[in-house]
Amino acid sequence: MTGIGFDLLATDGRARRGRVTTAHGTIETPAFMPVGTAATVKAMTTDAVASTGAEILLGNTYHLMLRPTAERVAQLGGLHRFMNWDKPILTDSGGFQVMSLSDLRTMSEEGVTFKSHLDGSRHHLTPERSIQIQHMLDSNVTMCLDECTPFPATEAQAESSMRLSMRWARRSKDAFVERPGYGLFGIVQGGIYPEQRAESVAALTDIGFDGYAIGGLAVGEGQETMFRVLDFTEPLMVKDRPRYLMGVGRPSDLIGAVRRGVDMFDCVMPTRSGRTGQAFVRRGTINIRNARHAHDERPLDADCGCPTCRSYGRGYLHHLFKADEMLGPMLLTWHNLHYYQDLMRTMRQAIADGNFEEVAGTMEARLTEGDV
Ligand SMILES: CC1(C)O[C@H]2[C@@H](O1)[C@@]1(COC(C)(C)O1)O[C@@H]2CNc1nc2cc3nc(N)[nH]c(=O)c3cc2[nH]1
Repeated sequence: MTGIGFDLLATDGRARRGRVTTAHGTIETPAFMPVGTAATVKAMTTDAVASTGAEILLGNTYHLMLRPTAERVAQLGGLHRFMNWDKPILTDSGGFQVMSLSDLRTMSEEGVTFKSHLDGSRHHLTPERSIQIQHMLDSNVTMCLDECTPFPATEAQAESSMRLSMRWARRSKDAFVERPGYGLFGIVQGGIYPEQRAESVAALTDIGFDGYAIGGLAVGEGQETMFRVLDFTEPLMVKDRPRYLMGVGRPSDLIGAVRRGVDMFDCVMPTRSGRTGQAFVRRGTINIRNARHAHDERPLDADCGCPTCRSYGRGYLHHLFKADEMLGPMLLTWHNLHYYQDLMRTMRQAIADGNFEEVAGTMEARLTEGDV
């Protein structure tokens, strides 16, 4: 097997059930990737993450190149050994994080120069350097260095930004070291413009990648616009390679994007909002800090089999957050990640059974019921 393997196992409408094969194991798709930005899924051990059913994690070039540096991670055995995760890892290439986290950055044809948000030190990231860093991290899925086109952007701005990303995609591919079980994904850009998105898909397909991400979304455009961009972009993408929608999303985003042919997702929502006391449940969301939960002995979600819901009531979780106890964020993160994996498991099964629309429609309706 050269690169990353992908088998399309079933389809139901545009929804796809597949399997990605890497040197560190397989990933059942549609799949959700917990975000492990600085070599940790915050508040979770890797055993706990694995217990939720997650089969692949996301790491970030930007954060790890700043601290502890890619050289240090490589010296300590690579990211799998370093963080004690022996399943697949996908790493983002750094461009998006530079634009969203660092200041004093300058873009050029060569790459991006920026100051670290940690200590103000200056750094330079090129397609070649980003690919090299991801290789040093021993990432199974490397992402091309791209520019995530800001939202909103005019069509001319989106075209210019996309074409820079396509030139960087070529340079990323030229710098990538092919290894069995390791792959490189291209990232489609083009803003909200059909012609720009089509040109980007064609350019990346012509270069040839192990998988294709859809970038430039989940940047504040809203769900309706995101789905519209998927509706005219996804049909242009090859069917025999994974599609990865970056930075998405809430449960309703995931259901709508699986319906539109997306295979892989990552998002900070279940972990980040878990730490602030927001739980995702089948009927919507719960803010556990709300006083109405103080005396409630019910679990977060009666239909959830996670360790949190099996053993703890809302009143206790409410107490933990009011007391600022670290167990609070740990238990809500664990629940949220378990719930997200349950959602993906349910969708995988529905596609295989050929009743995706019925199952998805029921889940979407329940999400709007609101918690009682
Ligand atoms: C900055 C931070 C932590 O990343 C999250 C989250 O905040 C936040 C901020 O507001 C919401 C929308 C709720 O999500 O946006 C991020 C999730 N959206 C997203 N992640 C992406 C990553 C990407 N990586 C690359 N290489 N290229 C892309 O085009 C790209 C697009 C992306 N869109």
